[in-house]
Amino acid sequence: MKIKANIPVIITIVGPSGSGKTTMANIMSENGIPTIVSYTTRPMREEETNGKEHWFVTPEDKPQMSEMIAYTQFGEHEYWATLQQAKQKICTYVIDEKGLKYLKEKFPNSFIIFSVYINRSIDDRINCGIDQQRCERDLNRIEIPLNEYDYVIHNNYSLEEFKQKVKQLTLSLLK
Ligand SMILES: Nc1ncnc2c1ncn2[C@@H]1O[C@H](COP(=O)(O)OP(=O)(O)OP(=O)(O)O)[C@@H](O)[C@H]1O
Repeated sequence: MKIKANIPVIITIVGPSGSGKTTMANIMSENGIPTIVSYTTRPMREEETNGKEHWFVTPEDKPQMSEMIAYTQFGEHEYWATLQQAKQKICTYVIDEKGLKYLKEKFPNSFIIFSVYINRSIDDRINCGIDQQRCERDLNRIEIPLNEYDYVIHNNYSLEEFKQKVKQLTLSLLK
């Protein structure tokens, strides 16, 4: 599988809580595909770093809707990413199903969207410590049939194996 294009490619990473989305984005980033870091009005937590988990900003920093590729409200806080951030040659973006649908509908010609779904069993996810709040968030997700994704990656074995699979996918996308 090869991606050759003059228009920017966004690799969207979708999956339930604890499936390995952040892990996947980090491995791809280490191997040459940067990730879009979204903006949020949520206060930064002690263990977080500005620009790593999110860019922490104020509501006044919010751009016009037309400059955003994704926008969501979670609790009383807002999250978004901008068109400008997606204009790199190729990047990843961790997103939910609703965001993916929006992106595809709103920008059918501006980007090539390569959608990835991470499949990981609920038992494995619970064993890795996903909490109640993250499980409840999953109940609000809409489902997209697996055959509508460009690529489904299974994360049911060791972390090492998952990392290897992601690395291989990254290299094949960059070829
Ligand atoms: N195959 C695996 N074996 C063991 N641990 C794993 C495996 N895959 C991921 N993990 C671990 O599971 C945890 C959750 O992974 P990660 O944060 O990447 O999930 P996520 O999909 O981004 O979750 P969320 O949507 O809730 O932020 C992390 O601690 C990660 O190291």
